[in-house]
Amino acid sequence: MSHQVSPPPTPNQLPTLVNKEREMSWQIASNLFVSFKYAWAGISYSFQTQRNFRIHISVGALAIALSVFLHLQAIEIAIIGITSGLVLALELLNTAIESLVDLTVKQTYHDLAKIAKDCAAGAVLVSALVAVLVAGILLLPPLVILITSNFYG
Ligand SMILES: Nc1ncnc2c1ncn2[C@@H]1O[C@H](COP(=O)(O)OP(=O)(O)OP(=O)(O)O)[C@@H](O)[C@H]1O
Repeated sequence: MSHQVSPPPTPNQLPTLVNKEREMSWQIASNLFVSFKYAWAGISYSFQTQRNFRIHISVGALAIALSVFLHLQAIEIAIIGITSGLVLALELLNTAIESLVDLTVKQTYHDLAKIAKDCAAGAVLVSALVAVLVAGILLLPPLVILITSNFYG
């Protein structure tokens, strides 16, 4: 998804903008609650704009719910939680990289922009495949036992 970007500041505006942002970043850093608020804004932005992020949240929640339902060991539930969380964290980084690339090259094609976006998307894909593999290894055996025991009485 391409992101809307505001026009770049002119050279005359730059010193004012930099000073203003430094001032703001100082205020932000002084308050932990405000930091959380901005982190939440990033998560909320990804949730609203990235379909894959919403899919990963749903699949991750389903996997954790299933692992609790199937009475997996705490360590197994933790492993599923870690792999699912990693996918979400990488999806957030993917969104950040996409935004930075769009900010840098605007609407123009660039080979390096393509590499950056493709690699970021690749990182998400690798983590998602690992998460599915791990969930499959941990969830399938008890799920098969539950289904067959119900089927054969
Ligand atoms: N400025 C650009 N220059 C070159 N290739 C680009 C550029 N912008 C996007 N692409 C190519 O188009 C693909 C999709 O880019 P886009 O910004 O639409 O990501 P996306 O489809 O939203 O990704 P995701 O599904 O992970 O959110 C990139 O992976 C890249 O190959």
